[in-house]
Amino acid sequence: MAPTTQSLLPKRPPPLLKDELDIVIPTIRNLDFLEMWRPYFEPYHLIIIQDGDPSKTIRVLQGFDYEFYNRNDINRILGPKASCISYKDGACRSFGFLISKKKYIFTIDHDCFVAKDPTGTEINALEQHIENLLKPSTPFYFNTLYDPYRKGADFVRGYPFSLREGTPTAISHGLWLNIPHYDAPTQLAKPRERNTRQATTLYVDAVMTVPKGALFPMCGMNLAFDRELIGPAMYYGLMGEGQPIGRYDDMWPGWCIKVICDHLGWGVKTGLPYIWHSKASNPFSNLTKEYKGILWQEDMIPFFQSLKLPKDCNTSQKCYIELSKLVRARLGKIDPYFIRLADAMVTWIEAWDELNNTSGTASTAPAKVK
Ligand SMILES: O=c1ccn([C@@H]2O[C@H](COP(=O)(O)OP(=O)(O)O[C@H]3O[C@@H](CO)[C@H](O)[C@H]3O)[C@@H](O)[C@H]2O)c(=O)[nH]1
Ligand SMILES: [Mn+2]
Repeated sequence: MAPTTQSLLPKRPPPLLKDELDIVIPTIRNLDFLEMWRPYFEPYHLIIIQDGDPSKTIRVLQGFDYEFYNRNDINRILGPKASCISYKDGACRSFGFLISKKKYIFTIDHDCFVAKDPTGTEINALEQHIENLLKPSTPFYFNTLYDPYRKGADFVRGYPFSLREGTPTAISHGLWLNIPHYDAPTQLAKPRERNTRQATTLYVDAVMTVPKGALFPMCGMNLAFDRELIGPAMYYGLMGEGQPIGRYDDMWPGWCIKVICDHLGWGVKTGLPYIWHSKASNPFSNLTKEYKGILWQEDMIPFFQSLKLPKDCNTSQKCYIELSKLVRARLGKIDPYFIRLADAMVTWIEAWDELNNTSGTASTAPAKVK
Protein backbone atom coordinates (compact mmCIF):
# COMPACT_ATOMS: atom_id res chain seq x y z
CA MET A 1 0.00 0.00 0.00
CA ALA A 2 1.37 3.44 -0.96
CA PRO A 3 2.23 5.66 2.01
CA THR A 4 -0.16 8.57 2.65
CA THR A 5 1.12 12.15 2.75
CA GLN A 6 0.40 12.06 6.46
CA SER A 7 2.64 9.05 7.07
CA LEU A 8 5.49 10.66 5.09
CA LEU A 9 5.58 13.73 7.32
CA PRO A 10 8.20 13.64 10.07
CA LYS A 11 6.52 12.72 13.37
CA ARG A 12 6.41 15.68 15.77
CA PRO A 13 7.35 14.77 19.33
CA PRO A 14 4.40 14.97 21.76
CA PRO A 15 4.31 18.21 23.78
CA LEU A 16 6.53 17.96 26.84
CA LEU A 17 4.83 16.82 30.08
CA LYS A 18 1.48 16.74 28.26
CA ASP A 19 -0.07 14.37 30.81
CA GLU A 20 1.85 15.66 33.80
CA LEU A 21 0.96 19.34 33.84
CA ASP A 22 -2.20 21.36 34.47
CA ILE A 23 -2.70 25.00 33.53
CA VAL A 24 -4.57 26.90 36.26
CA ILE A 25 -6.41 30.14 35.39
CA PRO A 26 -8.32 32.27 37.91
CA THR A 27 -10.81 34.53 36.21
CA ILE A 28 -13.55 37.07 36.56
CA ARG A 29 -13.79 37.53 32.78
CA ASN A 30 -14.34 35.56 29.57
CA LEU A 31 -11.33 33.60 28.50
CA ASP A 32 -10.91 34.96 24.96
CA PHE A 33 -7.21 35.43 25.69
CA LEU A 34 -6.88 31.68 25.18
CA GLU A 35 -7.21 32.10 21.41
CA MET A 36 -3.66 33.44 21.20
CA TRP A 37 -2.38 30.60 23.36
CA ARG A 38 -4.22 27.92 21.37
CA PRO A 39 -1.15 26.42 19.65
CA TYR A 40 0.67 26.20 22.98
CA PHE A 41 -2.09 25.28 25.46
CA GLU A 42 -4.46 23.11 23.44
CA PRO A 43 -2.60 19.84 24.13
CA TYR A 44 -2.73 20.47 27.89
CA HIS A 45 -5.46 20.25 30.51
CA LEU A 46 -6.82 23.52 31.91
CA ILE A 47 -8.29 24.10 35.37
CA ILE A 48 -10.39 27.26 35.36
CA ILE A 49 -11.49 28.91 38.58
CA GLN A 50 -14.31 31.36 38.12
CA ASP A 51 -14.25 33.98 40.84
CA GLY A 52 -17.12 36.24 41.93
CA ASP A 53 -20.78 35.63 41.21
CA PRO A 54 -21.21 31.93 40.26
CA SER A 55 -24.40 32.63 38.32
CA LYS A 56 -22.43 34.68 35.77
CA THR A 57 -21.56 32.74 32.63
CA ILE A 58 -17.89 32.66 31.65
CA ARG A 59 -17.13 31.81 28.03
CA VAL A 60 -14.35 29.31 27.40
CA LEU A 61 -13.24 28.87 23.78
CA GLN A 62 -14.01 25.59 22.05
CA GLY A 63 -11.31 23.01 21.52
CA PHE A 64 -9.68 23.22 24.95
CA ASP A 65 -9.64 20.35 27.40
CA TYR A 66 -10.72 21.85 30.72
CA GLU A 67 -12.46 21.50 34.05
CA PHE A 68 -14.30 24.46 35.50
CA TYR A 69 -15.07 25.43 39.10
CA ASN A 70 -17.04 28.34 40.56
CA ARG A 71 -17.63 29.29 44.18
CA ASN A 72 -20.54 26.87 44.55
CA ASP A 73 -18.27 24.01 43.42
CA ILE A 74 -15.53 25.06 45.85
CA ASN A 75 -18.04 25.14 48.74
CA ARG A 76 -19.50 21.78 47.72
CA ILE A 77 -16.11 20.04 47.39
CA LEU A 78 -14.40 21.51 50.44
CA GLY A 79 -17.34 22.01 52.80
CA PRO A 80 -16.28 24.10 55.83
CA LYS A 81 -12.66 23.98 54.62
CA ALA A 82 -13.70 26.24 51.70
CA SER A 83 -13.09 29.10 54.15
CA CYS A 84 -9.38 28.92 53.28
CA ILE A 85 -10.05 29.76 49.61
CA SER A 86 -10.21 33.51 48.97
CA TYR A 87 -13.15 35.16 47.27
CA LYS A 88 -12.98 38.17 44.92
CA ASP A 89 -9.21 37.98 44.54
CA GLY A 90 -6.94 36.09 42.14
CA ALA A 91 -5.88 34.11 45.24
CA CYS A 92 -8.83 31.81 44.46
CA ARG A 93 -6.44 30.05 42.04
CA SER A 94 -5.09 28.06 45.02
CA PHE A 95 -8.14 25.85 44.63
CA GLY A 96 -6.85 24.77 41.22
CA PHE A 97 -3.53 23.74 42.76
CA LEU A 98 -5.42 21.75 45.37
CA ILE A 99 -7.72 19.89 42.99
CA SER A 100 -5.08 19.08 40.36
CA LYS A 101 -3.66 15.57 40.29
CA LYS A 102 -0.64 16.42 38.16
CA LYS A 103 3.02 16.77 39.10
CA TYR A 104 3.44 20.23 37.55
CA ILE A 105 1.34 23.40 37.44
CA PHE A 106 1.54 26.45 35.21
CA THR A 107 -0.65 29.36 36.30
CA ILE A 108 -1.44 32.41 34.19
CA ASP A 109 -3.84 35.39 34.40
CA HIS A 110 -6.65 36.12 31.95
CA ASP A 111 -4.92 39.32 30.77
CA CYS A 112 -1.58 37.73 29.83
CA PHE A 113 -0.86 37.15 26.13
CA VAL A 114 1.92 35.60 24.04
CA ALA A 115 4.96 37.91 24.06
CA LYS A 116 7.61 38.20 21.35
CA ASP A 117 11.35 38.09 21.84
CA PRO A 118 13.55 40.88 20.37
CA THR A 119 13.72 39.02 17.01
CA GLY A 120 9.92 39.15 16.78
CA THR A 121 9.48 35.44 17.45
CA GLU A 122 6.58 34.34 19.63
CA ILE A 123 7.70 33.05 23.01
CA ASN A 124 6.38 29.63 24.00
CA ALA A 125 6.19 30.47 27.71
CA LEU A 126 5.04 27.03 28.77
CA GLU A 127 7.91 25.30 27.00
CA GLN A 128 10.44 27.59 28.70
CA HIS A 129 8.87 26.99 32.13
CA ILE A 130 9.10 23.25 31.54
CA GLU A 131 12.74 23.58 30.58
CA ASN A 132 13.39 25.59 33.74
CA LEU A 133 11.65 23.03 35.93
CA LEU A 134 13.25 19.98 34.38
CA LYS A 135 16.77 21.36 34.70
CA PRO A 136 18.43 21.71 38.10
CA SER A 137 18.97 24.92 40.06
CA THR A 138 22.04 26.37 41.72
CA PRO A 139 20.93 28.10 44.96
CA PHE A 140 24.13 27.45 46.91
CA TYR A 141 26.62 29.30 44.72
CA PHE A 142 25.86 31.94 42.09
CA ASN A 143 26.91 31.26 38.50
CA THR A 144 27.77 34.64 36.97
CA LEU A 145 26.72 33.37 33.54
CA TYR A 146 23.27 32.67 34.97
CA ASP A 147 21.67 29.27 34.31
CA PRO A 148 24.58 26.92 33.52
CA TYR A 149 22.18 24.26 32.23
CA ARG A 150 20.85 26.34 29.33
CA LYS A 151 21.97 25.35 25.85
CA GLY A 152 25.36 26.93 25.13
CA ALA A 153 25.98 27.90 28.77
CA ASP A 154 28.14 26.33 31.47
CA PHE A 155 29.64 26.85 34.90
CA VAL A 156 32.28 29.56 35.06
CA ARG A 157 35.82 29.11 36.38
CA GLY A 158 35.85 28.86 40.16
CA TYR A 159 32.50 27.13 40.36
CA PRO A 160 32.92 24.20 42.78
CA PHE A 161 32.66 20.85 41.03
CA SER A 162 30.90 19.39 44.05
CA LEU A 163 27.93 21.71 43.38
CA ARG A 164 27.69 21.30 39.61
CA GLU A 165 25.08 18.58 39.84
CA GLY A 166 22.65 21.22 41.11
CA THR A 167 19.48 20.67 43.06
CA PRO A 168 15.84 20.00 42.02
CA THR A 169 13.97 23.02 40.72
CA ALA A 170 10.68 23.62 42.52
CA ILE A 171 9.62 26.95 40.98
CA SER A 172 9.96 28.72 37.63
CA HIS A 173 9.06 32.41 37.95
CA GLY A 174 8.46 34.11 34.59
CA LEU A 175 8.48 37.85 33.84
CA TRP A 176 6.30 40.29 31.89
CA LEU A 177 6.48 42.75 29.03
CA ASN A 178 4.21 45.81 28.72
CA ILE A 179 2.50 46.29 32.12
CA PRO A 180 5.09 45.76 34.84
CA HIS A 181 4.27 44.22 38.19
CA TYR A 182 4.19 47.39 40.26
CA ASP A 183 2.51 48.23 43.55
CA ALA A 184 -0.16 50.95 43.56
CA PRO A 185 2.13 53.87 44.65
CA THR A 186 4.59 53.08 41.84
CA GLN A 187 1.69 52.69 39.37
CA LEU A 188 0.43 56.13 40.45
CA ALA A 189 3.87 57.72 40.14
CA LYS A 190 4.52 56.21 36.66
CA PRO A 191 1.08 55.95 35.04
CA ARG A 192 2.42 55.65 31.50
CA GLU A 193 5.35 53.37 32.07
CA ARG A 194 5.43 50.32 29.80
CA ASN A 195 8.09 47.67 29.45
CA THR A 196 8.39 47.42 25.67
CA ARG A 197 11.24 46.47 23.41
CA GLN A 198 11.00 49.80 21.59
CA ALA A 199 11.43 51.96 24.69
CA THR A 200 13.38 50.94 27.79
CA THR A 201 14.60 47.52 26.74
CA LEU A 202 13.89 45.34 29.70
CA TYR A 203 13.86 42.04 27.85
CA VAL A 204 16.77 40.20 29.43
CA ASP A 205 17.57 36.85 27.89
CA ALA A 206 18.45 35.13 31.16
CA VAL A 207 17.29 32.56 33.67
CA MET A 208 18.89 32.49 37.09
CA THR A 209 18.49 30.76 40.43
CA VAL A 210 17.47 33.01 43.31
CA PRO A 211 20.31 32.40 45.80
CA LYS A 212 19.70 30.60 49.06
CA GLY A 213 18.90 33.09 51.82
CA ALA A 214 17.52 35.75 49.45
CA LEU A 215 13.80 36.46 49.43
CA PHE A 216 12.14 37.82 46.29
CA PRO A 217 8.80 39.41 45.36
CA MET A 218 7.08 36.54 43.59
CA CYS A 219 4.49 37.43 40.96
CA GLY A 220 1.65 34.97 40.45
CA MET A 221 0.65 35.77 36.88
CA ASN A 222 3.23 33.69 34.97
CA LEU A 223 4.44 30.98 37.27
CA ALA A 224 5.12 27.25 37.11
CA PHE A 225 6.01 24.83 39.86
CA ASP A 226 6.57 21.23 40.80
CA ARG A 227 3.38 20.49 42.66
CA GLU A 228 4.74 17.29 44.20
CA LEU A 229 7.62 19.14 45.78
CA ILE A 230 6.20 22.51 46.78
CA GLY A 231 2.43 22.34 46.11
CA PRO A 232 1.46 22.24 49.81
CA ALA A 233 3.20 25.59 50.36
CA MET A 234 1.73 27.23 47.27
CA TYR A 235 -1.21 28.70 49.13
CA TYR A 236 -2.15 32.23 48.03
CA GLY A 237 -3.52 33.13 51.46
CA LEU A 238 -6.63 34.93 52.66
CA MET A 239 -7.22 37.92 50.40
CA GLY A 240 -10.10 39.88 48.91
CA GLU A 241 -13.63 40.06 50.23
CA GLY A 242 -13.90 39.93 54.03
CA GLN A 243 -10.15 40.41 54.48
CA PRO A 244 -8.21 43.56 55.37
CA ILE A 245 -5.74 42.94 52.54
CA GLY A 246 -5.62 42.05 48.84
CA ARG A 247 -2.97 41.76 46.11
CA TYR A 248 -0.51 40.01 48.42
CA ASP A 249 -1.81 36.72 47.04
CA ASP A 250 1.52 36.14 45.32
CA MET A 251 3.91 37.84 47.76
CA TRP A 252 2.73 35.68 50.64
CA PRO A 253 3.35 32.29 48.97
CA GLY A 254 6.54 33.73 47.47
CA TRP A 255 8.02 34.29 50.92
CA CYS A 256 6.68 30.97 52.25
CA ILE A 257 7.98 28.86 49.35
CA LYS A 258 11.39 30.53 49.39
CA VAL A 259 12.12 29.79 53.05
CA ILE A 260 10.86 26.24 52.54
CA CYS A 261 12.87 25.67 49.36
CA ASP A 262 15.96 27.03 51.13
CA HIS A 263 15.36 24.67 54.03
CA LEU A 264 14.71 21.60 51.86
CA GLY A 265 17.47 22.37 49.36
CA TRP A 266 15.29 23.07 46.30
CA GLY A 267 15.73 25.80 43.72
CA VAL A 268 13.69 28.80 42.54
CA LYS A 269 14.42 30.14 39.07
CA THR A 270 13.48 33.56 37.74
CA GLY A 271 13.78 35.26 34.34
CA LEU A 272 12.57 33.73 31.07
CA PRO A 273 9.84 33.24 29.92
CA TYR A 274 8.16 36.59 29.35
CA ILE A 275 4.44 36.97 28.76
CA TRP A 276 2.64 40.13 27.52
CA HIS A 277 0.67 41.57 30.46
CA SER A 278 -2.00 43.61 28.73
CA LYS A 279 -4.07 45.40 31.32
CA ALA A 280 -3.05 47.69 34.17
CA SER A 281 -5.38 47.16 37.10
CA ASN A 282 -6.79 50.34 38.68
CA PRO A 283 -4.10 51.93 40.91
CA PHE A 284 -6.64 53.56 43.25
CA SER A 285 -8.56 50.38 43.99
CA ASN A 286 -5.21 48.57 44.16
CA LEU A 287 -4.06 51.03 46.83
CA THR A 288 -7.17 50.35 48.91
CA LYS A 289 -6.48 46.61 48.73
CA GLU A 290 -2.73 46.92 49.24
CA TYR A 291 -2.03 49.61 51.80
CA LYS A 292 -2.00 47.32 54.83
CA GLY A 293 0.33 44.93 52.98
CA ILE A 294 2.67 47.82 52.19
CA LEU A 295 2.80 48.63 55.93
CA TRP A 296 2.98 45.04 57.12
CA GLN A 297 5.63 43.93 54.65
CA GLU A 298 8.17 45.92 56.69
CA ASP A 299 7.56 43.33 59.45
CA MET A 300 6.63 40.32 57.32
CA ILE A 301 9.88 40.31 55.35
CA PRO A 302 12.20 40.49 58.42
CA PHE A 303 10.05 37.72 59.93
CA PHE A 304 10.68 35.44 56.95
CA GLN A 305 14.33 36.48 56.79
CA SER A 306 14.90 35.41 60.39
CA LEU A 307 13.03 32.10 60.20
CA LYS A 308 14.69 28.82 61.06
CA LEU A 309 12.78 25.62 60.40
CA PRO A 310 13.58 22.52 62.49
CA LYS A 311 15.55 19.66 60.96
CA ASP A 312 12.73 17.15 61.28
CA CYS A 313 10.60 19.25 58.92
CA ASN A 314 11.56 17.30 55.82
CA THR A 315 8.46 17.82 53.66
CA SER A 316 6.61 20.89 52.41
CA GLN A 317 3.61 19.92 54.55
CA LYS A 318 5.61 19.70 57.76
CA CYS A 319 7.41 22.95 56.99
CA TYR A 320 4.12 24.68 56.24
CA ILE A 321 2.50 23.58 59.51
CA GLU A 322 5.57 24.78 61.39
CA LEU A 323 5.39 28.06 59.49
CA SER A 324 1.73 28.49 60.49
CA LYS A 325 2.74 28.22 64.16
CA LEU A 326 5.43 30.86 63.73
CA VAL A 327 3.01 33.14 61.85
CA ARG A 328 0.52 32.85 64.68
CA ALA A 329 3.13 33.48 67.40
CA ARG A 330 5.10 36.27 65.76
CA LEU A 331 2.94 38.00 63.15
CA GLY A 332 -0.23 37.53 65.23
CA LYS A 333 1.10 40.33 67.46
CA ILE A 334 0.84 42.80 64.55
CA ASP A 335 -2.79 42.17 63.69
CA PRO A 336 -5.47 39.52 64.41
CA TYR A 337 -5.56 38.96 60.64
CA PHE A 338 -2.41 36.85 60.97
CA ILE A 339 -4.09 34.55 63.51
CA ARG A 340 -6.84 33.91 60.95
CA LEU A 341 -4.23 33.43 58.26
CA ALA A 342 -2.35 30.91 60.44
CA ASP A 343 -5.62 29.00 60.94
CA ALA A 344 -6.29 29.10 57.21
CA MET A 345 -2.79 27.72 56.52
CA VAL A 346 -3.62 24.72 58.70
CA THR A 347 -7.02 24.28 57.01
CA TRP A 348 -5.28 24.44 53.63
CA ILE A 349 -2.92 21.61 54.60
CA GLU A 350 -5.83 19.55 55.92
CA ALA A 351 -7.65 20.07 52.62
CA TRP A 352 -4.46 19.22 50.72
CA ASP A 353 -4.00 15.97 52.61
CA GLU A 354 -7.65 15.06 52.15
CA LEU A 355 -7.68 15.65 48.41
CA ASN A 356 -4.22 14.30 47.75
CA ASN A 357 -4.19 11.33 50.05
CA THR A 358 -1.05 12.52 51.79
CA SER A 359 -0.27 13.55 55.31
CA GLY A 360 2.53 15.51 56.97
CA THR A 361 4.09 12.25 58.11
CA ALA A 362 3.97 10.40 54.79
CA SER A 363 4.61 12.87 52.02
CA THR A 364 5.47 11.83 48.51
CA ALA A 365 8.45 14.14 48.42
CA PRO A 366 10.56 14.03 51.57
CA ALA A 367 13.85 15.87 51.32
CA LYS A 368 17.15 15.34 53.09
CA VAL A 369 17.64 18.38 55.30
CA LYS A 370 21.32 19.16 55.73
O1 LIG B 1 -11.57 39.46 42.13
C1 LIG B 1 -10.80 38.97 41.30
C2 LIG B 1 -9.93 39.74 40.53
C3 LIG B 1 -9.10 39.14 39.60
N1 LIG B 1 -9.15 37.80 39.42
C4 LIG B 1 -8.28 37.15 38.43
O2 LIG B 1 -6.95 37.20 38.94
C5 LIG B 1 -6.02 37.48 37.90
C6 LIG B 1 -5.27 38.79 38.22
O3 LIG B 1 -6.14 39.90 38.15
P1 LIG B 1 -5.76 41.29 37.44
O4 LIG B 1 -5.06 41.03 36.15
O5 LIG B 1 -6.97 42.11 37.42
O6 LIG B 1 -4.79 41.96 38.50
P2 LIG B 1 -3.22 42.28 38.52
O7 LIG B 1 -3.04 43.44 39.42
O8 LIG B 1 -2.65 42.43 37.14
O9 LIG B 1 -2.69 40.93 39.21
C7 LIG B 1 -1.35 40.54 39.39
O10 LIG B 1 -0.81 41.10 40.56
C8 LIG B 1 -1.05 40.22 41.69
C9 LIG B 1 -1.84 41.01 42.64
O11 LIG B 1 -3.11 40.53 42.96
C10 LIG B 1 -1.64 38.96 41.14
O12 LIG B 1 -1.15 37.75 41.70
C11 LIG B 1 -1.14 39.08 39.76
O13 LIG B 1 -1.65 38.12 38.95
C12 LIG B 1 -6.82 37.55 36.60
O14 LIG B 1 -6.76 36.31 35.94
C13 LIG B 1 -8.24 37.86 37.08
O15 LIG B 1 -9.23 37.37 36.19
C14 LIG B 1 -9.97 37.00 40.18
O16 LIG B 1 -10.00 35.77 40.02
N2 LIG B 1 -10.78 37.62 41.10
MN1 LIG C 1 -3.29 41.66 35.29
